[in-house]
Amino acid sequence: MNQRSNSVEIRDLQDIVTPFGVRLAGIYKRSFAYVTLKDRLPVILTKIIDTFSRDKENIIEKYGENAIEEVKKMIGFISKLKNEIATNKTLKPMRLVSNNSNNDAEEWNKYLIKRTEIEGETPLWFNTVWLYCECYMYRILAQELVLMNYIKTYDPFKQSKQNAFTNSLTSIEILCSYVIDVIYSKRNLSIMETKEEFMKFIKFDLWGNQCDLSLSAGADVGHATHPIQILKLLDEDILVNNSEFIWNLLRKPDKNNINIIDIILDNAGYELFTDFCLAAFFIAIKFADKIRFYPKLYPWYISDATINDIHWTIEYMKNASNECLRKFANLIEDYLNNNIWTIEIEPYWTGPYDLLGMKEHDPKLHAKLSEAKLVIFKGDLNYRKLVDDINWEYTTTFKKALRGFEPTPILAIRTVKSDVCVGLLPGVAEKIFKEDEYWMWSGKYGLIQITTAGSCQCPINETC
Ligand SMILES: O=P(O)(O)OC[C@@]1(O)O[C@H](CO)[C@@H](O)[C@@H]1O
Ligand SMILES: [Mn+2]
Repeated sequence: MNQRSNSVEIRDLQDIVTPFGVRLAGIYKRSFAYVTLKDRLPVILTKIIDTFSRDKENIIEKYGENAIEEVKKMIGFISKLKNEIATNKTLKPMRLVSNNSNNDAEEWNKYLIKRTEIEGETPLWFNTVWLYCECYMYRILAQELVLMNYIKTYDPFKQSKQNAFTNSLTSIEILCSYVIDVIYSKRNLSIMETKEEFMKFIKFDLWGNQCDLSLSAGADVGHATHPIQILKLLDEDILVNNSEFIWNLLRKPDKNNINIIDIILDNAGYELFTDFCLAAFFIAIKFADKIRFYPKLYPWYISDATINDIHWTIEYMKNASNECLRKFANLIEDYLNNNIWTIEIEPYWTGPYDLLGMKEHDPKLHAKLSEAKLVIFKGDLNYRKLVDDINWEYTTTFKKALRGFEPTPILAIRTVKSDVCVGLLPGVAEKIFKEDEYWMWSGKYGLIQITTAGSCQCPINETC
């Protein structure tokens, strides 16, 4: 059944329906998927074109005169992509890298064929699964860049990510002096004081996720509030807080094995700084012997951290005027030099599959995550991949929504920025909808959700 509306031909496809529920897609015009495809992605693509145009001189300076032709090609490609999305055209296969490098474009093209079989026609931007096509947009952009000769390493989001850090400097300096004080605390913290700090560091990390350039559609972001004073005020916006379960899981380190915590990163900028704080705290209180950070392989969703963003952040801190930042940077470098912290490059996070597919499509990574005591997935996009972007009943347990993906206990630390949310007490979502129809798109509310909490659905403001 075809409905013509807003010049986008919407076809009702049944493949979006899964045995568990309906997956988010642009055909649902009241969904964030529709708003994103119709309004937000075109704005983001326009901003990328503007970046290339504005950055032309710097690009020529860095990559040479010949780079200008490639800038023009990229602008042409992005303009065409923008039009294809706006007019609901089919997704096009990616161009392949000539030497069979470990570039996963072929994997993406195979998946496009699989989706074509499932949907009975080549996927259309508004009709196919939102999770798939939104990731597709960032991946096909990265592929076009990778195929260039001169500007293949150019990151169109670099400046925005660096601004997201420098715009947050006041909050970062406040938080940094707090962290240094706790980590080098002259006071020997009692077990209860340590637990109290533990709960705080998890919350610092949660609210760091509100700083998100994709949500702002590329408009500059920064963390402007006092990170410590604001914490208590925000407690009522935490819809699930399983911190008690996380504390119980981590406070008994395994004496016979190395205690690893994996952090699947989200955004660079202020959020990455709060990840550093949480990770340093875990080491300081001996909840972990090793932290493995997983950045994205390509520039992703504007904000998402690449390895270059990690190195830039540490370098910035090392040269900062603020003594605490310098001290923290030295501690971080020490962790990295001694392999207490490692940076793990894994293509899976920018691949076509959701997390349930990992065991089949990347068994090595699945086995690697199984080594960890805990895997922390940061942010909304990772949450969507964990629950497969299915419009679950809000009271579905987190464990059930993972449908069997659990190489080890999984912790999601996420502010709610899309139409999927599980593990809530009955009535919570409905109550908030009455106050704010768009609460799921704002990033105002947060979840600290672990699979070891089983079916526990913690009331707001309390930890289970
Ligand atoms: O993963 P993050 O950075 O927390 O959020 C990513 C995001 O901003 O992009 C998508 C919409 O464009 C949504 O998943 C979410 O709103
Ligand atoms: Mn992100």
